[in-house]
Amino acid sequence: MPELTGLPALPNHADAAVYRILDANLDRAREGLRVIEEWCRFGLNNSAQTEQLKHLRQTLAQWHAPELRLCRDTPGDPGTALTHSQEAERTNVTAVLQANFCRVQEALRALEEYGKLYRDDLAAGSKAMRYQVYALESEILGGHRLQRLRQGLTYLVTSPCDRLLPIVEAALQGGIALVQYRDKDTDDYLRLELAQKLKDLCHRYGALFLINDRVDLALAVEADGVHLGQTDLPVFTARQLLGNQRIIGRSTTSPDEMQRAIAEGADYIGVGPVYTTPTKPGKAAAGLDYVRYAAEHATVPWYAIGGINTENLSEVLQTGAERVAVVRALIEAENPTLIAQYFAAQTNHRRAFHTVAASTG
Ligand SMILES: Cc1ncc(COP(=O)(O)OP(=O)(O)O)c(N)n1
Ligand SMILES: Cc1nc(C(=O)O)sc1CCOP(=O)(O)O
Ligand SMILES: [Mg+2]
Repeated sequence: MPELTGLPALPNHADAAVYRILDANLDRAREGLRVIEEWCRFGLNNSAQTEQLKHLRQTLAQWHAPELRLCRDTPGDPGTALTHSQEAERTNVTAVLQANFCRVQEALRALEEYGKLYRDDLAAGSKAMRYQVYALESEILGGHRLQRLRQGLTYLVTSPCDRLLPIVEAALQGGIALVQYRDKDTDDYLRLELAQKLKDLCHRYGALFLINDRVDLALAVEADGVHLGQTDLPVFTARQLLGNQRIIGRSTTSPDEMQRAIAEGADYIGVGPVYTTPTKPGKAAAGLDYVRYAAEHATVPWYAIGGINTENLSEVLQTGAERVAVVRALIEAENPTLIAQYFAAQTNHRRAFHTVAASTG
């Protein structure tokens, strides 16, 4: 590589390729940062994050030396014609943010590796910046996760079936806000593969993705959180492993369990079984009385679960539930999109009713 003092001599072919890589990735990283910055500024009104992102962009601009721009050959770059089908599929802010964090991190990694052939400070700086971007990602999307949990009213818990991915996608198209991957019997390598696919699918639709029982699997696929029952890991242990940015849900069947789960720091609770259900054989129903208790006492988001379907939904909502979780009602539905739309419409309607009731005292 030429000495970078004053105007450089024209680089040879290999060096020119490295310059082009650096030029393209400096642009890519800055563009991605700008997209995220706009959300911090106008969406979150967060001046500290906005400033931090602006500073990162300005640092990248300082590294973007004229000799790198001089090597640019946009018409001769075969990459400019390629677009990924998922680029056209962003359906909400979370998907936009996720895609742009990913883009910035990839660009910084390329700058770090190819920067070693150019300037040590660019390589080391890109590495340090990548870690800052990871931290920002979990701050912004982590906070965002809890916000989305508060907004989410409908929850699909999966059970093993042949067409799981298309069924989940159909439910997501109908507006399901959270999906939990629950499979007690499959081998771990298959679980891992399916969990990864389900996570990608959920994130394409802006839905939260959680894993039943397994903190290790949740970490492995970078799920949004985990759901733990009374005999699974304690919330405290899961929190140590998952940190504050991921969601931890806890099943509860009685007021005592509810109060303990809240005290332990669960982000949401399952309230059930409302009705006996073949999905959880042998577990006695906690009934509508417990739903009523939750409506009066729960201080975290809570999902009524167990035997809920389109026929008894209104009874559950009238008893005070705003959020519901179901397995069979969606997994076994002839048309999961229609059923999901029905659940979404009814729960939204109920929330609007509660909001008006609260504001009029
Ligand atoms: C939303 C939600 N609520 C309750 C449960 C049940 O969890 P658990 O008691 O651990 O039983 P299993 O699902 O592990 O059989 C849940 N999964 N999701
Ligand atoms: C997984 C699960 N947990 C429950 C609890 O009350 O803790 S009830 C349940 C199964 C819910 O399935 P379906 O919607 O098919 O009745
Ligand atoms: Mg469990």
